[in-house]
Amino acid sequence: MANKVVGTVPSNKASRIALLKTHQSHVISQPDVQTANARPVKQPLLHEAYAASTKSLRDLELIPLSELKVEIHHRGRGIIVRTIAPPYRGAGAVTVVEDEHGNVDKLAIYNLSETSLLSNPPEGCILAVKEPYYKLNGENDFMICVDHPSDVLLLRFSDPIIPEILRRGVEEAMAKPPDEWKAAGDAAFIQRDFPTAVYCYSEALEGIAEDDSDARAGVLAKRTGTNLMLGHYDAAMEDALASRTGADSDWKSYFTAAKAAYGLCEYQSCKSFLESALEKSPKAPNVQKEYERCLARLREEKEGVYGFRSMIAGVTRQNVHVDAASFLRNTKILESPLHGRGIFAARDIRAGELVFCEKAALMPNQYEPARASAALYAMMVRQLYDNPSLAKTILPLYGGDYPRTGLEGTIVDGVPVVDVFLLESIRLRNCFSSPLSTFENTKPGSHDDGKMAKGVWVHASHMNHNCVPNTMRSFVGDMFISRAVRDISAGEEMFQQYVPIRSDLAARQAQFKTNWGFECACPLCSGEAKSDMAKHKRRQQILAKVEKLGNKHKEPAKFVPESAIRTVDRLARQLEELHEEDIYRDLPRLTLIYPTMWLLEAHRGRKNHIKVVAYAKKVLRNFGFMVERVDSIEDIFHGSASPNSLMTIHMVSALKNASESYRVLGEMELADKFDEAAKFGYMFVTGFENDLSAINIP
Ligand SMILES: C[S@@+](CC[C@H](N)C(=O)[O-])C[C@H]1O[C@@H](n2cnc3c(N)ncnc32)[C@H](O)[C@@H]1O
Repeated sequence: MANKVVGTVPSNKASRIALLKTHQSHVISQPDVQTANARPVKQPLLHEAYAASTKSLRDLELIPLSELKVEIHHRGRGIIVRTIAPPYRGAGAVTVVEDEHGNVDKLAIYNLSETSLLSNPPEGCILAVKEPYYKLNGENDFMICVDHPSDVLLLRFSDPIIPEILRRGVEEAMAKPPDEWKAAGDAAFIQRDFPTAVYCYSEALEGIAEDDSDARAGVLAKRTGTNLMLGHYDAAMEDALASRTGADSDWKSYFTAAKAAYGLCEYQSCKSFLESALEKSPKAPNVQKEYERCLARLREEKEGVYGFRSMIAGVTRQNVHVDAASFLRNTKILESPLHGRGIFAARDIRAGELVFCEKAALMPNQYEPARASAALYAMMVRQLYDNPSLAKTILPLYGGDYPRTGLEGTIVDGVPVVDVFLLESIRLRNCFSSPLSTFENTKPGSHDDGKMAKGVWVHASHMNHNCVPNTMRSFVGDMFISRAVRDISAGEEMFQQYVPIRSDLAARQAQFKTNWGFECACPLCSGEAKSDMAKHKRRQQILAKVEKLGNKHKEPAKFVPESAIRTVDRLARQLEELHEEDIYRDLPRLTLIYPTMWLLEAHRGRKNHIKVVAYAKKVLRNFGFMVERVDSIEDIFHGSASPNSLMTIHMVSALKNASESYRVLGEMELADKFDEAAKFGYMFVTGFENDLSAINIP
């Protein structure tokens, strides 16, 4: 059945009465209150991708609903319809529409921002759908499906493109004088229906003469304030500046423009707006305070000095957003020999130094694993629709091979072209998962539930992957902290690990290929590629044996039979022999990390401190830190002692174990050195200096 109707005009569409009846039953049964956070999101499936319309409605051929063909994207065509029912809302807003010929159909609008009237289109409004997609929804069930928010337009009733017959009846009702529209806007504002308030103020402005600047300024001031509430910062800034009259009262316009600039993280503009506000009214309430707040952001941008500890105290899963600016000056984005663009050091950076610290461009407060991706996608779509200026930051991000028209983000028919499939492609390749605080997350026992949110950090997204990277990331709320784990010279490309790497080379490469479409040729991957295939296989088999035993004795520091220790020790030695010296001399030996960590713990449980030190050094070596080759322990982080090392919390723990055992053995100097190295490493992991009490070893 389904295939038969594809490409045809269906002959068995539901009648107007049947369509309205079914629709009404959905309207009645929908839950009363739906918050933006709880609403389901229709996340796009990339294999169903189609491009957003980039044409103006005026350039499309208008067709009646009766010409819509099933599963066809009607390129070059458009429809103009009136909603004849209130919507019901799930992942989108579904309504019933009629055209000028009396044809009726179901219309589903997805991905519209909650702050737009179109996310909840009232009965009686007139909409245009550009290049509509007519979807087969089930047997004899069809609907016009709008995935790209810019494909649907809310038309002003006075728009001459609207067919006379659709306008009839509503036009008179809408023909209100500006004062009435303004009053209607105020009423909607009081009811916190901000999208309707903006609509009403816009209608009022349409009716006020261009030269009546005072009246215009009054309505613009109201609309700018409302747009600010909605997070429509671009529109708020434009209105605020347009509402200036030259009088001292302009301080308010400048103040609003400054708040909008702050919302967009444009702190230089914010500063100059606040200075203009202060010039007009030096004692204006709150302006000085905001000015100081803005100066603090500019200092962060310049100096990169942050109070990470107080940031942690201020973030919660309900509000991850830190009031801080990004520090990016140590880095440059340049062409990378590996792929596209990469991040390069703008100056010499010592191990441990802040490479950059970036505030998320987009990050919802959503730590539920099942919802985190969808929430980020929805936020990307909403923000790009609400604040078109974001397009210049987000859209240049790498989006894989998703075909672009080049017109995404441009303004057509008054709204930015938002292609949801492109945004999903960008999200997939650029988003990071982040705990609320990496520091809190490294504390044993406080791994809470390990839930991660997802966000987009534009600068960080330019960094390419390396399995043995020279930087490490950590998070506090929506702040991304990148630290150098080795000394980096000016001009050097910087890398991060996209995901914690797998010990199995083939599985690791498959993951990069599937998720990011590249083959990793880092020193570890290209080195390991030279190792015998049979040895790779054998190493994985032995590791599996150790893991099986380890699973039986999950806490080796507690009692473990001597026989288990002997078995793991024997298997670890076999593993060592399976690493070719010429290949692995300067490389981590990933399959040996778990066995040596397990043995370290087992000997710690037995208070065998000599063995603890020996295994701690083996753990370090297996992470790629060649401690035996350096005079001082700090040297493992500086110079070129360990160019292919991996820093992790387990490394920190091994260093700390070594320190404590050296102390028991009376080797105080070594104990202090290892302790210092552990603290230093802990800073890379958590993002800022912390004492080691948080990872206290019992
Ligand atoms: C988040 S982007 C990184 C920045 C990207 N190079 C750009 O031009 O925007 C991720 C993409 O970069 C590429 N990439 C990252 N690391 C790479 C590597 N080590 N080798 C080759 N390509 C890499 C992959 O195509 C991946 O999907």
